[in-house]
Amino acid sequence: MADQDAQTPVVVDPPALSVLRWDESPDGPAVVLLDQTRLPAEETELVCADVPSLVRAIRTLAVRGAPLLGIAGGYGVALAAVRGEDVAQAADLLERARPTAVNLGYGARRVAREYRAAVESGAGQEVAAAVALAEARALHEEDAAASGRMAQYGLDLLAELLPGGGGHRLLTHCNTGALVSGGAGTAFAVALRAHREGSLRQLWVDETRPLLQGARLTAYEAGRNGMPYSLLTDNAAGSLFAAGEVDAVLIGADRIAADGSVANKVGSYPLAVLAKYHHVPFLVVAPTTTVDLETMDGTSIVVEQRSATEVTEITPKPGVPAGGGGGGMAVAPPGAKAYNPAFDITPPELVTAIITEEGVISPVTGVGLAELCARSSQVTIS
Ligand SMILES: CSC[C@H]1O[C@H](OP(=O)(O)O)[C@H](O)[C@@H]1O
Repeated sequence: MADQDAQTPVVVDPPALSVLRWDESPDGPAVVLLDQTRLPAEETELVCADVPSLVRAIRTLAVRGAPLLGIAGGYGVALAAVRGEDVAQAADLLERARPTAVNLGYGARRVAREYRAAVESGAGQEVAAAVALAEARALHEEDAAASGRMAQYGLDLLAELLPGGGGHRLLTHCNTGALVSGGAGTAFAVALRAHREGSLRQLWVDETRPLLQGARLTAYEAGRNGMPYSLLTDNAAGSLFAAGEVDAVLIGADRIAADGSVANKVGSYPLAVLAKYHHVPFLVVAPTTTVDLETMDGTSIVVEQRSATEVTEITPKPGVPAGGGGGGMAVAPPGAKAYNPAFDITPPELVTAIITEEGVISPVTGVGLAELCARSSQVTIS
């Protein structure tokens, strides 16, 4: 039942996306973002010249995705430092903007720590601010390198798990490409590497209700890269497994607890159950900055609850997010209540392997995670 309309896999090299950059304009420093709420219809930039505007961009998912949130958190603290503002307060505001992705707090706290160390060592404000900015850039570059290493580890694991020829049929959920990363992404980067190496037969893209990161963003990235993809409603995934059309599931993560529990976009847990039932590998791809060894298990992970209007409305046009500041188009009766967790938790026993930039662990055990993180060059922040 492979998609009859599957695009012929043609490897292209699209222009790199400028997802997030530091900008020093005559008007002053700013974090400049590709506004993801307007994709795929419009590629527009959002200039965040202060921390409150960056916090709003994070809350509205103009910038999103765990690794990129970490990078944004780091640059946000550097922005406060360069503006001579309270760096500790900026780190706290940024970390609290979205609670589940551990990377956001990690990036903010890491840059704040370097700034504080510089001040405590006697550096003046300007030098300390430069140190903060340098640390934010280092975090950005480390994430780009991590993305490339995860892609290769993932490609090698797919070859091991799926030895037959003919290419892999991979299912992804949400968006885990360049739009969440300093590089090509996490789970999507594995699928993209497979495509470039000629081993991607089909990419199944879950639309990912309610904010449609799959339909709007992953389809956009897959199309840009000439990948053979088909979009599906989240509800259709089960029938794909039943038809034997899925060789492996590739997802990202927002927080991985010490026991290997994985917080990821809502809808990940049902895919893990389907994968288990149909004996399909369920692979999590995430940098070690997403592993939180201080959170013991999935029950301790805070799952972000978002507004009901994201479920009861749909966005009528780019830039008017469903559930945003009004303007969405109602699909439910006025006043309808809605359950809208942004993430769910997959227990370790449903995870085939976790692929990080430091290697792969399977079966997923706390010891394996701690060992991987010990190898990581990522500094740990208490
Ligand atoms: C690999 S990080 C991408 C991760 O972030 C997404 O969440 P959101 O779009 O709400 O930031 C989703 O959980 C993805 O797996």
